[in-house]
Amino acid sequence: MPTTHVDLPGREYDIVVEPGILDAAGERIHELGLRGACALITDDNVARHHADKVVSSLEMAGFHVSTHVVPAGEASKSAARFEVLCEEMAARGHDRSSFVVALGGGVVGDLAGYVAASYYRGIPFVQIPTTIVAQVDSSVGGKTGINLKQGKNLVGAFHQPALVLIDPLTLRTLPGREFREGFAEVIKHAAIRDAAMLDELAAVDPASPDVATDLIARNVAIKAAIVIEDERETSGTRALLNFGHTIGHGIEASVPYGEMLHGEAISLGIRAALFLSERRAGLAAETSSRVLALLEHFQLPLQLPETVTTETVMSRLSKDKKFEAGRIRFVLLRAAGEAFVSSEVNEDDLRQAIAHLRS
Ligand SMILES: NC(=O)c1ccc[n+]([C@@H]2O[C@H](COP(=O)([O-])OP(=O)(O)OC[C@H]3O[C@@H](n4cnc5c(N)ncnc54)[C@H](O)[C@@H]3O)[C@@H](O)[C@H]2O)c1
Ligand SMILES: O=C(O)C(=O)C[C@@H](O)[C@H](O)[C@H](O)COP(=O)(O)O
Ligand SMILES: [Zn+2]
Repeated sequence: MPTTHVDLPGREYDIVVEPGILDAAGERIHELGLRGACALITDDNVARHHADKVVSSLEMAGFHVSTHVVPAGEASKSAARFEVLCEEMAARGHDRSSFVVALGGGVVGDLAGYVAASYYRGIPFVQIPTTIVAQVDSSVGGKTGINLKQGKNLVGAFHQPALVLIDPLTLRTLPGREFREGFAEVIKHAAIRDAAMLDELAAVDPASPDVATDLIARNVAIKAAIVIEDERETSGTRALLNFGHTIGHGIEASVPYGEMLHGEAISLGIRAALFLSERRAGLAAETSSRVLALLEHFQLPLQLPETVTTETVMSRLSKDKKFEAGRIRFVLLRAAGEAFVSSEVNEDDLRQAIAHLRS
């Protein structure tokens, strides 16, 4: 079964994609050499479906496990929830020999990863992602963090996992809306790095949770290659993974957290980025139409809700980490599979792109 190795000096790890691997989680983690106690962090939906299996597997491998369940949804990616988790772990006696297991979607992964990055100034963590977003994207690469009311992911740390275990069978319990939103990140990967995948995605059934292991592994490989090249988003390569995210994050943070799912906001952000790519990078209208048709295929939103004002989105996106000295580094496409970072996008362009989402 496909394993991708993330070869970062001193922080290398494997990403294993294998149906049924949940049952072997304890054994795989034991093989890493971890011997301390485990803090399993999950949310209440995922706990219901998958926590027992993971806890049994960890205990069978000899680990002492404390389980920490947060409310499902984006609102849990908060400083308040971070504090509760750290205090629970301290109360359960976890120390620097302990490790964290993040079992859940991107919310649990980002939050638990940030706890692991911070607790006792950093302990190891293992990602066991259970949504499409988390399996193809958030579990890989070590971006961890929480939101502020001013914007998404504004507090966080780079902290690479020690191992990522992806069990595609966990997707069978994911509700339809949460399943489909994940394809925004898959379409993003195809748009920036894999033009052939754009054609193949039209054949994926948005109603079937049985996603091909190879499709997940291919997305993991795209993300891992970019992370290996530019772990901390300094050279610009990793910024390409932010295609659709500048305006997308602005929109996601313009409504109460959780009202719009991450992938839904990114769908809108991709539409806005395609609009700007046609105007600023000569992207063929036919390529834009192909990407938009795919977003529609997965029933992702393409229209901004009427209640969201351009000014609120502009205010939220002004906190984007790609703003430097008042200039935004904006990811554009020049062709399918070919993305680049532009410094030519100005405030007026951003307003026009947001307005376009009302058309
Ligand atoms: N760190 C990164 O590189 C990165 C990349 C992409 C997204 N993200 C972050 O990820 C978050 C979005 O992640 P998400 O879309 O996975 O949302 P999520 O974690 O909120 O999961 C979506 C919903 O599905 C439920 N769920 C998860 N797995 C399930 C399963 N197998 N069965 C039943 N229910 C299940 C959850 O309880 C939740 O209600 C955002 O905060 C986004 O910013 C981070
Ligand atoms: O891993 C990355 O790098 C990404 O940009 C992946 C994105 O899908 C993800 O949403 C990420 O959390 C956004 O990062 P941010 O630095 O813009 O907060
Ligand atoms: Zn994303």
